Amino acid sequence: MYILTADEIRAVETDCFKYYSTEAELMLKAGTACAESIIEKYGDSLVNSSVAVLCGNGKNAGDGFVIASLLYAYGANAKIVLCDKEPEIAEPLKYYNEAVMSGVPVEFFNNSVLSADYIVDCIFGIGFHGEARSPFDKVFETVANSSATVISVDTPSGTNATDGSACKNAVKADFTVAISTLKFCHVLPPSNALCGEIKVVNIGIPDDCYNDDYATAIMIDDIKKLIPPLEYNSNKGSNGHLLCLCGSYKMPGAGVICCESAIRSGVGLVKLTVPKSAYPIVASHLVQPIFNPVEESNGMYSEKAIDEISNDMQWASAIVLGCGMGVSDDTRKITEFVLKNSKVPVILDADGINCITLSIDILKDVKVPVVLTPHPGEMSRLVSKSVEEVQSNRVEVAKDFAKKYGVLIALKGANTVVTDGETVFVNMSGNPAMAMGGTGDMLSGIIGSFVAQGINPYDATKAGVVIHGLSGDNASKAISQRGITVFDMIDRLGALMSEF
Ligand SMILES: NC(=O)C1=CN([C@@H]2O[C@H](COP(=O)(O)OP(=O)(O)OC[C@H]3O[C@@H](n4cnc5c(N)ncnc54)[C@H](O)[C@@H]3O)[C@@H](O)[C@H]2O)[C@@H](O)CC1
Ligand SMILES: [K+]
Repeated sequence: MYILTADEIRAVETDCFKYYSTEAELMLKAGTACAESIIEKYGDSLVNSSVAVLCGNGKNAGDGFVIASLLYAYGANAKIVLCDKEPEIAEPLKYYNEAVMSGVPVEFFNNSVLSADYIVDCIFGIGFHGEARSPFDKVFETVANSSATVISVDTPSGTNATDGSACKNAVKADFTVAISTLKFCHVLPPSNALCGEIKVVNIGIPDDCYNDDYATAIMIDDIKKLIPPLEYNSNKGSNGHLLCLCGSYKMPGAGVICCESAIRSGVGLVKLTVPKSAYPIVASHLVQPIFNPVEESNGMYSEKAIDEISNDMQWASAIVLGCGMGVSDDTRKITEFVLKNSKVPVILDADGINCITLSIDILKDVKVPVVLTPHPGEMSRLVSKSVEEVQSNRVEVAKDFAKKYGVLIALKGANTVVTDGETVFVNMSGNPAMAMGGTGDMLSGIIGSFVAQGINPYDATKAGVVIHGLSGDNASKAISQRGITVFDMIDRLGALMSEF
């Protein structure tokens, strides 16, 4: 599924109008597809309920007039609420007139929308930018105070389809019906939090109106083809050797979580090379990996462990470095040693990332694929920008960094962005329950496991983020969003792998 900017979807529609369809035909299809989705979701509860279809001055309102007619015909007490004025553009005007002719009531915006059961938000679509000008500021404030179920058509009004920004009191939807494709407001903060459940409806724009260089949303079906079935004659050697350089005296759990996630996602053998004082703790929680307790300093890897680590590196088919490792002069030296000397792909997470923020150019000399999995705070340190700047430019920041340093990036957070600097993928699984300590260690373990099994690092990263999010979704459904632990997610991970 593509993710487009406002200009990109406009170019697609322009091509469609040139060769295949009139604007009025496409608007009718869009409005009809949205009405059908609303009826499919809310069904009989719409009948005799009050539905206020709020319409602005653009073409999003055109969809709204079609929707109002269809919901009215379905038996809802649907009315058109004009937020500013009667339509002036030809296509919306056509469907407005048709709605009026079929008896759909029309009123100008007033506080009666506060008592509506449903608000259908056709105030703005992809044409919105900046802060809401009068009278729309007042409209947004009123919608924000209503207790109606809010359905946004194409985009939640007040969000910017291209950069995901949102104006004051932008509409917060329960359900968003996106027309033709996703737009960036559906996947970038803060507007992604305003969409509620998202459904994309196909309105029949032919494939040849699209290019193939758009950002792409990744879901379970997209990654099924990336994970090959196990070989009938496989053995523990042929399913990969993952070396985890994770954990410390103060953060032993990171090693436990990373290794267990790797095992649950299919790797043949895991070795956890860990500072000595963390060994009793990790070994009491994990029995399946091989352990190598090594020299430490202040509970973290000591520089003296480099020879042992070097030996372990010869054994590995992939390395995860950094979860719960701690930052010290010694762990910095170890991180640089691993990056410079590894002959297999390295997944660099957490303190592994923090260890290179002062010597970041080292990435340019690394000969093997490197996957960095920063959260926005780690990314902000890597690029010397504030977290806010990172979050308001997630795609560009991740893409530019990946391109500059020749690495793969999974920029975590809701809708994790995965990029190699050329192409961009955005994850659609996961939920806010996953915003807790330990989930990052789990992600690194899954990606490391897939890479060790021979999946190319880019595909392994895409598959890892999707499956990680699904583990969070399944655990939250079974328990609760607030109540899950990362081990509830790991428990579901094993079962989830039956999908592949
Ligand atoms: N091109 C087409 O024929 C189709 C368009 N479709 C719909 O049309 C939408 C896009 O239509 P438009 O391009 O007309 O855009 P919008 O319907 O989003 O609205 C554009 C209007 O909003 C005003 N506006 C923008 N920012 C504002 C602000 N901050 N304060 C106050 N007013 C502001 C503009 O001046 C303009 O009048 C899509 O999202 C989709 O819903 C669909 O019906 C499919 C077909
Ligand atoms: K809208």
